[in-house]
Amino acid sequence: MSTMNLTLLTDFYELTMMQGYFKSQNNEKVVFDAFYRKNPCDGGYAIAAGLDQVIDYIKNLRFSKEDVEYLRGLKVFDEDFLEYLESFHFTGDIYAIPEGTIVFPREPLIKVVAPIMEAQLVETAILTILNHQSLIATKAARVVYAAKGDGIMEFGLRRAQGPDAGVYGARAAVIGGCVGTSNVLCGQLFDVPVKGTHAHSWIMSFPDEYTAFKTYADLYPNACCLLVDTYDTLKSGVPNAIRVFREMREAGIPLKNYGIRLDSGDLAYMSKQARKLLDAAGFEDAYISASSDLDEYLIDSLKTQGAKISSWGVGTNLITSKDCPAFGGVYKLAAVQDAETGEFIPKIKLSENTEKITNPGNKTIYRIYDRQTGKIRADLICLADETFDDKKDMIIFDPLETWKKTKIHANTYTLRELLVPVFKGGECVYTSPSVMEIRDICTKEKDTLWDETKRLVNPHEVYVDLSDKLYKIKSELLEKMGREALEY
Ligand SMILES: Nc1ncnc2c1ncn2[C@@H]1O[C@H](COP(=O)(O)OP(=O)(O)OP(=O)(O)O)[C@@H](O)[C@H]1O
Ligand SMILES: O=P(O)(O)OC[C@H]1O[C@H](OP(=O)(O)OP(=O)(O)O)[C@H](O)[C@@H]1O
Ligand SMILES: O=C(O)c1cccnc1
Repeated sequence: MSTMNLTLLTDFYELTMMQGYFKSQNNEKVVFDAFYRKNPCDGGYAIAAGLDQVIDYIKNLRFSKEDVEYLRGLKVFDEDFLEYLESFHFTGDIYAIPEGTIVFPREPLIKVVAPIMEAQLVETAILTILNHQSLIATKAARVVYAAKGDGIMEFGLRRAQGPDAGVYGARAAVIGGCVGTSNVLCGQLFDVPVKGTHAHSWIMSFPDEYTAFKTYADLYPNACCLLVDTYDTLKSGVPNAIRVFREMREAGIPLKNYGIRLDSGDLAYMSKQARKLLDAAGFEDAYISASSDLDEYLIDSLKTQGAKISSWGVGTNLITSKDCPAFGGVYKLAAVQDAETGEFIPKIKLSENTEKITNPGNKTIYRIYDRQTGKIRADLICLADETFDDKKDMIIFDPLETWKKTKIHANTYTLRELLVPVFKGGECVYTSPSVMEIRDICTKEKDTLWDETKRLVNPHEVYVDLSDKLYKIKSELLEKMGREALEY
C-alpha cells in the first residue's frame, strides 16, 4: 500500500485551480495550514495520526501516463498544462506535529510551504488521511482511558466503512492505545499485534458446546479464550469452560493467558456471576473479557457497576467513531510569499463566526510544560521566526477573550516546538517511528494531560493562545478588512 500512486486522490477543483494558477503564471510560494476546530466527542484533546501515510503520498506524487490520459479525456485541461503535469513532483517544505502527539483545536497539524500549484493539489489527500486517523486515534484514546489500564482489542474491521477505513483505522486505534487488533492485514502492514478469540459459528458448528471448547483448547492451549454466551452463559457456557480448564489442568497443561469472553446480556451481572463460578472452581487467574457494542461510556459505566471484566473487545463504535463520525480538519491558506522581498504576507479568512476566522501568517506552535509536573500548561501559536526565553516571564492571553491573561513565571516552564520538518525542498527529511513506537509516544503524551482534560464528559479545556505578535497581525488584518468593507 505504501508505494501506491494516489496522485488523483484529490478533488477536481484542486486541478482546475492548479490549471488556473498555471495559466496566470501564478506559482508563488504559499503557506497552508491543516488544522481542526473542535475536539472529537466533545473531548478535551485529540491525537495526531496519519503522518506516515501523508509522507508516502507526497513521496509518490507523480502523474502517470494513465493519469494524464484520464485528465486529457475530461476535456477541461489544455495540452500545456497536461505536459507540465507529466513532470510534476513536490518541491516544497512540509512541517508536521509527529504522530501520537496530543493536539488541540486551531493548531496546524501539518504546514505546507510550497509553490501554490503544489500546495493546492495536496489539500484533499492530506485532509482525508489526517482527518480519518486522528479521529480514530482520539476515539481509541478515550476508550483506553475508560478502561483504566485494562487492554482494549480493536475488533472493528467487519463494521468499518470499507477496507481502507478498517486497515488505517486499526493502525490509528493502536496508536491511540489499543493493545492489538483482529485485523491481520493491519498486523502485516504495520507490525502490530494481532489477536483474537473465536466466533459463535465455531461453537455452533460442533454437536455441543463442550466439544467446541475442548477442540479449541487442544489447538490453542496458550491463548485459550472461550466464548461462553452461545446458548446459556451461566448454565452452560461458563460450566463447560470450567470443565475444559479443569481437564487441561489435570492433563498437566500449564494454564496461562486463558479465560472467557462474554458477548451479550448484562455484562456487569454476567461477569460477576462468571467470576464467582471461575473462582469457586480454582481458576482465579482466568480472565473475563467482553465485547458487544462497547464504547468509552459503556466501559466507564461497567467499571462503575463493578463488572469483573479485565479485557475488552471494541469494534463498531471505535472503528467508525460512531457518535462523532468526522474530525472536521480543514486546510487554509495562511500566507503568500512576496516574490521580491521573500517575505510571507499574512492572509486571513473571515467568517461571521469568530472561531472560524483563520490565524494568518507563517506560524509554528510551542507547547508550554510545567517544569515540575511535566504537564501541559498551555500551547502558544506564534510566527515561525519568533523565539522565546524560558528564563523570562511569559504572558499569554486568550485570543478571543483577550482580557483573560495568564502570567507564567520564569524558570517554571519548558518549551517544545511541536512542528518538525518533514520535507525540505521536496526531499523527505523525517523518519517515522514504527506504529508501536508511536503508541509508546502517545502513552507518554497522554501523561502530559491532567485527568480533568482527559475525562470523558465536560473536560477542562487546555488554552491555545496566540503570541502578541501574531495577535497584532491578526487584529490589524481584521481592522483593514473592516475598513475596506466600509468603502464598498
Ligand atoms: N450492565 C450493563 N450496563 C449498561 N449497558 C450494558 C450492560 N450490559 C450490557 N450492556 C450493553 O447493552 C447492550 C445490550 O444490547 P442487547 O440486549 O440488544 O444485546 P445483547 O445483550 O448483546 O444480546 P444479543 O447479542 O443476543 O442481541 C449492549 O450495547 C451492551 O454493551
Ligand atoms: O460489537 P462490536 O463492538 O462491533 O464488536 C465486534 C463484534 O463482532 C462480533 O460479533 P458478530 O456478531 O459480527 O460475530 P460473532 O458471530 O462472532 O459474534 C463480536 O462477537 C462482537 O460482538
Ligand atoms: O477475535 C475475536 O474475538 C473477534 C474478532 C472480530 C470481531 N469480533 C470478535
